[in-house]
Amino acid sequence: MSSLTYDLTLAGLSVGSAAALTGIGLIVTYRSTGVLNFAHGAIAMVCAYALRQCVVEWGWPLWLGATVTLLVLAPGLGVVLERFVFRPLSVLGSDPAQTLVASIGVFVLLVGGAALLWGQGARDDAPELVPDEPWGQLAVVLVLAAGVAAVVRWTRFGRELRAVVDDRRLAVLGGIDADRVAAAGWAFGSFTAGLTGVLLAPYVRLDPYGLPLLVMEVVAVAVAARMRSLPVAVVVALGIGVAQSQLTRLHPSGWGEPLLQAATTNLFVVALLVAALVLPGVGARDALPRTATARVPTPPGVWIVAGVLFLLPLGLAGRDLHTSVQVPALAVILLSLVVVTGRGGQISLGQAAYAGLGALFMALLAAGRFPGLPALPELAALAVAVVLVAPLGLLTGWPAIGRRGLALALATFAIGVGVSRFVFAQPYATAGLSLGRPAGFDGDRAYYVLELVLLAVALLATHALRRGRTGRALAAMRDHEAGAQAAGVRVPSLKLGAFVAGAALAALGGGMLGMGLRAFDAAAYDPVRGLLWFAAVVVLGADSTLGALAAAALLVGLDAGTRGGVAAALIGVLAILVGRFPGGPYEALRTVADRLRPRRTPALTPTGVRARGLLRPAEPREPRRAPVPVGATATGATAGGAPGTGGRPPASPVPRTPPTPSAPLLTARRLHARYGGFTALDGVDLDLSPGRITAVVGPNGAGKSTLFHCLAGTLRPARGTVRLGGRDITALPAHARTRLGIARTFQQLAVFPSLTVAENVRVGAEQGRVTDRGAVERTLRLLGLDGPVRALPAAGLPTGTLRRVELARVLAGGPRVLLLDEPAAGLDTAEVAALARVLKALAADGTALLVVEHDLDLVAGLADVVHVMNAGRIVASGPPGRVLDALGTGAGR
Ligand SMILES: Nc1ncnc2c1ncn2[C@@H]1O[C@H](COP(=O)(O)OP(=O)(O)OP(=O)(O)O)[C@@H](O)[C@H]1O
Repeated sequence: MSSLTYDLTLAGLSVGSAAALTGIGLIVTYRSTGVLNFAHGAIAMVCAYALRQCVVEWGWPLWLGATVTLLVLAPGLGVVLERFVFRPLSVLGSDPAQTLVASIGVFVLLVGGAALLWGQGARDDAPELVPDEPWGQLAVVLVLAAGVAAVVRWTRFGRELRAVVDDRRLAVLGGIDADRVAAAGWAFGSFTAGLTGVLLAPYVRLDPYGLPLLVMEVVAVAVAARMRSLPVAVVVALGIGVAQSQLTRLHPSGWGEPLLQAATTNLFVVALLVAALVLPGVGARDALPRTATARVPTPPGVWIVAGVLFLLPLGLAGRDLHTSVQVPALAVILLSLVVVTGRGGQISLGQAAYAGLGALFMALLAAGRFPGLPALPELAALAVAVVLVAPLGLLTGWPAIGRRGLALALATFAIGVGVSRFVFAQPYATAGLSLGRPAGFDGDRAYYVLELVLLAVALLATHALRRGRTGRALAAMRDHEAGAQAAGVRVPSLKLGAFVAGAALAALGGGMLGMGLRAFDAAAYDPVRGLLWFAAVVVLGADSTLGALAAAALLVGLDAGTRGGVAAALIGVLAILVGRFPGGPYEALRTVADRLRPRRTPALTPTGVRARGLLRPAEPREPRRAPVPVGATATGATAGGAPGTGGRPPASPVPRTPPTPSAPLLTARRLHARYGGFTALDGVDLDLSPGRITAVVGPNGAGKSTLFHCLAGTLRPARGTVRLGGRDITALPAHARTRLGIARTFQQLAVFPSLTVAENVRVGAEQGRVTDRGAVERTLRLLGLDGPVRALPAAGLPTGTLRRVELARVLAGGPRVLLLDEPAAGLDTAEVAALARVLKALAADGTALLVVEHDLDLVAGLADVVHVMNAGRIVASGPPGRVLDALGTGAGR
């Protein structure tokens, strides 16, 4: 082996060991607590600073500083985080994504705290703990990995850890102290973070922003190991480390040279992109915490105050005015997060990349350096930059189609880091770039006025996206993605649209920020800022435009008026607390204010209901009546009146002539479905005819839900066909089937909690085939939802009411086929009887109904034909009396 190869291998092993340490720490924390610790790099940075403080500033011996840092501070930090941040969240049973926001909050807090304590400048005098050769580090990594593996495999603690990882609740019921397991996981994870920090600090820039990011870039190692296998993490880390080191020998030439060089020196970032975008996502089922996105109506007076506050800087001068110029620009960037995250419910940690690309493209366009375009005046350059960056929103929009929660967070973070490393940090893209302001707006005051105009445009655009049909569809997607799809919302295109609009807004804000600074400054669009901006918007009310304006003013104002880092620290604390206050900061304030006030009966307004956190007063205040007035108001078949006459609402919002009952409308032939190697459906045939109610019954695990999913389009059968009126729809996704007239309800209620009852129903009407404006009103009347309850947010309404809301939403789309998955679940006897009346009336009106139901009495009284399923097959069919009697249930009689 040549000595160069050997030396490079050693250097690579050194880097790889540090990456392996990070991987081990991330995996252990994730396995023991279910949290992907975004703060891992920040803990590493704090420990590196702490060791430097002990040894360099206070003159302690290295061994003492290292002992205190690694054996006291680092694990202590982990235990404190577990006890005071993550344990309360798990006790509250919060959404896993809430822990993601909290861990980003810890990241931001530690970065801000470090900037406050030690300043923002880089240090190059971090003490060296192990000599600059890899063997020591490698030995540490291998011993740690082997030790962890041995503990997990052979000790009682290891067994407990595995039990907690498999099923925390079951483990607790079995007498395992899950908190102790989690605390140990956090302590060990933080120890490895600290070790990584002190090992890396002497060889890289030690600063509050750089080191945490560097450590988090290697998260790919843990993802590649599926957050599970320590040996895989170690091998991948060492492999990438050595490969990156060896690649430095390459000296490519030609046009691709700078990019290739960037790739070879940033192989961990390349791995991060591959791991986050190509490998199957980790934690892909988590969604954004809904509590953080609840909508709170803004009193108009608040907008006037905000307007006045935004005009105030016009009275400032000098440095203060110059600083204020950043506020409207940042506000526009944060508005992009309101659209993507607040309204659309999509986590985006990469908005800083779009903001930076906006500024960069604008600078290139204005300088005439953009390929194929002449030099443009600044405002035109800004407009073109926005248009060019908007489609790049697909970079994060595309992964969002198949990813949620943690997986989406990682994908968008990876793209933010990738753009930062491969574009912003590369001299070929940014060298010698300056940014001017438009003619006539050179002075800070004039420029601020221009920014206010652009901010107003951005606010109008955001407002338009959050209102009306698009806004309702976005909120529906955020609240319940499967429900939105079932209501006919084109979820994939809506996600792409949200990310494209978000990228355009971020680019506009980024360009404004660049003009304000009169330069393209890559540090202003650092991925760490992306995390800070995300946390700021989430804690100040993700779905609130006013929250975005406040966040921008807070971030700029605090950093300008105090030592850098205060704003980040404050946002970090708020992000950590956000999960404890369901409903967000305004709810928290209202709750506190409410506790201080003497108790009174709340007014029946959405605000009153929400302010008290009492989301159940609707039921007593609704007039006591049969929930569904359908028995008296159905179609001619049940009530003798023609639809829509005599003041009686029609049973279905779309009047139509019932087709011949005999011709099946929806047919399934030889359906086979598998989960892995398990056959859940084994050649099922089914016909649903107009005007008939078909029921499917059977024991648990018989395959009823699987059949239902194949018909609704949420599961693609392995074999067989589904046809609607002769058209093969087997390959059509759920929303497309809805638009053809197949509607479904869910076993677990699918309503959109942040929308009002009427808005829920409107979503169903406007996404489907129906354009009939009266459909919403008729359906609300039909299901007894046209009283005061129509204006209440769905969140917290009683189950019986919500079942009616869901059914109303489905009916408002005018379905021809209605698939109901356990529609009686959670209803009392009176509500079940009322539901039966509605369903019979719908059938009488010509709808084809399928009911999957455990309540055999309901089936007996409702169905025209019953199919019994067992082990993936239909084993008996016929009229309910005969089939249910044959089953010996007695329900048929
Ligand atoms: N996502 C999945 N992955 C693996 N197996 C699954 C999955 N979903 C269902 N199964 C299995 O397929 C079989 C059929 O399940 P299915 O939910 O369709 O039954 P079911 O009749 O609806 O039962 P239940 O009445 O309990 O809902 C069961 O053995 C179930 O364990």
